[in-house]
Formats: sequence, C-alpha cells, structure tokens
Amino acid sequence: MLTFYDTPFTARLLLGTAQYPSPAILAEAVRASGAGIVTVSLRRESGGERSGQSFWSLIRELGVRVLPNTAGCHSVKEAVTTAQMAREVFGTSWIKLEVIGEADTLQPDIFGLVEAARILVSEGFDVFPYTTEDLVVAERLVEAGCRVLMPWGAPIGSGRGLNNVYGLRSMRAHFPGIPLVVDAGIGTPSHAAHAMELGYDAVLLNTAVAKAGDPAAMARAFALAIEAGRLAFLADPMTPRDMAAPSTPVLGKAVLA
Ligand SMILES: CC(=O)[C@@H](O)[C@H](O)COP(=O)(O)O
Repeated sequence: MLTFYDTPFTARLLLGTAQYPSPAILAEAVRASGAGIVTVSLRRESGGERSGQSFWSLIRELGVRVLPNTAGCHSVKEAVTTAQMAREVFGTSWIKLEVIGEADTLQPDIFGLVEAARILVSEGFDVFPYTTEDLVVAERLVEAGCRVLMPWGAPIGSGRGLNNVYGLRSMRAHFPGIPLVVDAGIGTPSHAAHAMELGYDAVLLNTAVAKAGDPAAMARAFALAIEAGRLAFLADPMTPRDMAAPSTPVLGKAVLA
C-alpha cells in the first residue's frame, strides 16, 4: 500500500495544475487521470488571472488531496515563507518543496533545499522535496525528517523523460523503505511507465498533460501507463541479456521427405 505521511493512496499519479488551456480542461484532466493528489502553486493562484476563490472551489469539487508547492522560489527564505502561507491558505501541513538553484535547468539548489527542509520539518510540515538523484543529498533530506523523496526525471517542463536511469535505479535500491516519486521532466506515458518499472512508487507530472493537444486523453494515457509499469515491476521483469536466446526451443530438426 502506498502511503505518504501515513495517508494511504491507491492512485500513483500526482498531477500538477498549471498551464491548462482552461479550468474546465484542468478539471477534465484531473478526473481522467484518477489522481488522488494535485499540486498547486500558492504564488500562481494568488497572483494570476485564475486567482482566488473560483480556482480553489474547482479543486475542492474534484475531491482530491492538495499538495501545495513552492514552485518558483529561489531562496530558503522565499520557500519557507511560501510554505507558511500555503499552510494557512490550503489548510494542510503538506508541502512540495522546491528551491530552484539555476534558471536554465531549474535544477534544485540542494544546499538550500536541505536547509529549508530542516526548518519546515521543525515547524511541523510534511515535506515532499523536489531533489536530484544524488544519494548524499537524499540522505541529508531523510536526516532532516523528509519521509518522501522526489527526484527529478529531467528538468521541469523539458519532457525528456529519465535522464539518469542509473542514478534513479541506485536511489531506489538505496532507499527501499521510503516512498520515491519521480517528479518533473516526464514527456510521454512510456517515460512514466519506465519510472514505475524501476520500482518507483509514483510519478508527478504537469506539463506533459497540460500542454497535450487533448489533456484529458493524455491524463488517461498516463494513468494506464503508470498502472502498467507498476504491474510490470511487481511481476519481476526478466533480466536483459547481451546475446540471443531462442524463445522457441527446438528439440530436433524437421525431417523433410
Ligand atoms: C507543477 C510542478 O510541481 C512542477 O514544478 C513539477 O515539477 C512538474 O514538472 P513537469 O511540468 O516537467 O511535469
């Protein structure tokens, strides 16, 4: 059973709520995805054109758990303040912690991330850190009190899939008991299935669904791929070989009259 901070979930897709063509299409996509958790940016919701009550009512009607995020925060102070405000606004101590370190790749500032995680855990937050696949950083985050880790697949919005399969595999092996979610950079359902086949517990994505020609259909495709990847992982896939092995054993040659 998948649990995040002691809350059980059946759906293994977490969906972002930004960049959809309209609130109605967002709602369709969330429903089609079957996601139990959506991530919402406080900054975007309070500052943007979709701001305020109507967006919040829409999310509430969807009956999903909200995971507020600190998207766009570039310093520890900014991330901590945003998390504190999100707790007030959304009434949850869950926070997807992003401390962005670099504008071209939007990769996490891992030093700031660990520092912010420590502060937020000490203030009673349940932190979901957006991190890299670096095991040392991951260890520091766990020491800081994070009980979920969310390594990137590739830079946010890039749709490149899993850039470092080896690193992600190592991370899975190193933290067998921690829920691991691939977050960001997923472009197609096959990328998500791959993450699940590696034994990841869930996938968080936004752009690939929001920017698809038909977001609801793409959301459904992701849900199916994630389920297929999970089933494949549980079914214990075969080990790849370098050389061929006949899949149809032949006992003797046919005798042709
Ligand atoms: C919305 C959100 O949380 C993003 O910051 C997240 O990391 C998803 O990234 P993609 O848009 O690449 O799926």
